[in-house]
Amino acid sequence: MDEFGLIRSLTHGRQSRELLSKNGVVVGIGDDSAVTAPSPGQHTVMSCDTMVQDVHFKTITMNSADVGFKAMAAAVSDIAAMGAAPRHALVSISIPKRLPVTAVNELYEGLYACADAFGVAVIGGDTTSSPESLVISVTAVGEAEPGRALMRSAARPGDIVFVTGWPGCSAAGLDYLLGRAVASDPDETFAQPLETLVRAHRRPLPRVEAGRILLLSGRCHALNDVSDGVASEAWEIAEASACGIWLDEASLPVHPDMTAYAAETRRNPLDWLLFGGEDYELIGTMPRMYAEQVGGAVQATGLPFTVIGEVTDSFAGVRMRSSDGRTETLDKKGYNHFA
Ligand SMILES: Nc1ncnc2c1ncn2[C@@H]1O[C@H](COP(=O)(O)OP(=O)(O)O)[C@@H](O)[C@H]1O
Ligand SMILES: Cc1ncc(C[n+]2csc(CCOP(=O)(O)OP(=O)(O)O)c2C)c(N)n1
Ligand SMILES: [Mg+2]
Ligand SMILES: [Mg+2]
Ligand SMILES: [Mg+2]
Repeated sequence: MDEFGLIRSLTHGRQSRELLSKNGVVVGIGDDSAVTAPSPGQHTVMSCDTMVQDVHFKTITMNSADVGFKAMAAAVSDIAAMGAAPRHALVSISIPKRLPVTAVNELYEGLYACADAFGVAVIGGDTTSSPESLVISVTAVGEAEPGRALMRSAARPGDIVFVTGWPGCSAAGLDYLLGRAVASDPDETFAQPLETLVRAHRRPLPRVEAGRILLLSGRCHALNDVSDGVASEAWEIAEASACGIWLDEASLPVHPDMTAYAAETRRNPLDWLLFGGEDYELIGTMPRMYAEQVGGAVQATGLPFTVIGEVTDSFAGVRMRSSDGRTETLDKKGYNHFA
């Protein structure tokens, strides 16, 4: 098959006409560019994210369908992290010649499963061969109300810091998958606590609904998604906002399944939470007086919302304090591509 046949077999008829027309798709896959109609009065929000074999996944950590799902989820997450609504995606993929077509097909099944779940129309992309590694890059396009996108630079002293979900589970899942070093199998099932952790690593869910609640509440100040660990993302907010962040160790949400796996492997679960990454949860700030109401609206969707610290003007950077009064400056370290 040539790439034209491949593209058609991967994309043709995968999404409903309703989804495409709801997202204002005028020209979709098949021409030189896609054409979309903007929603009246909305601003456009754009981001792209790449996954590279042996950097973001290995055959022992992810199935093909997981790679497609997670590539879409990571791109959509950056739209969610602005409080915006995702609408369109463009997918660039470079495929090793030795990769079976069935694996590429599974990857697209995962990719479209995520796109459909978040109402994202896949409107184009690019396909090439690659000598060795699989590379997939997804450009996500969304919309937000003018002037209301939630930026890293908007934290204010006195704000509380919150996080959604259970960060750290993805890194704990990765730790388990790398440690056992066997090829992944889509039919394999995991017993708890591993099921929670492996799922968090392979199938992260972008927090689109929470992002919209936070933007539309009009109360949220800064927002960021957790791709590189809670400490690293808190540092990004602190630096962009020119302020300091206190994290309260005792309030960090440690999932009981992560606690169980950490106990089994004699590890500190906070290392995964603070420095792990790829959770795609949201971390942000807002005035304390609104946290209960807005946090309650997020929790009503079934997603945990936890106050984990506060913003201060008394230092720069990120520090953690424990209930016994100890304090420490947290390293900025997340995943460093050039370490
Ligand atoms: N190669 C590049 N060229 C231009 N802009 C880039 C490039 N790589 C990253 N950026 C921009 O740098 C900023 C930070 O990127 P990144 O750390 O990847 O953010 P995130 O963790 O949210 O994905 C973003 O605004 C992103 O668009
Ligand atoms: C095989 C393997 N090794 C290590 C990791 C961990 N890892 C790779 S990239 C990354 C950080 C997130 O990726 P990045 O490209 O930095 O995303 P961005 O910050 O742009 O959202 C992490 C934690 C992994 N997922 N798989
Ligand atoms: Mg990025
Ligand atoms: Mg981000
Ligand atoms: Mg990064």
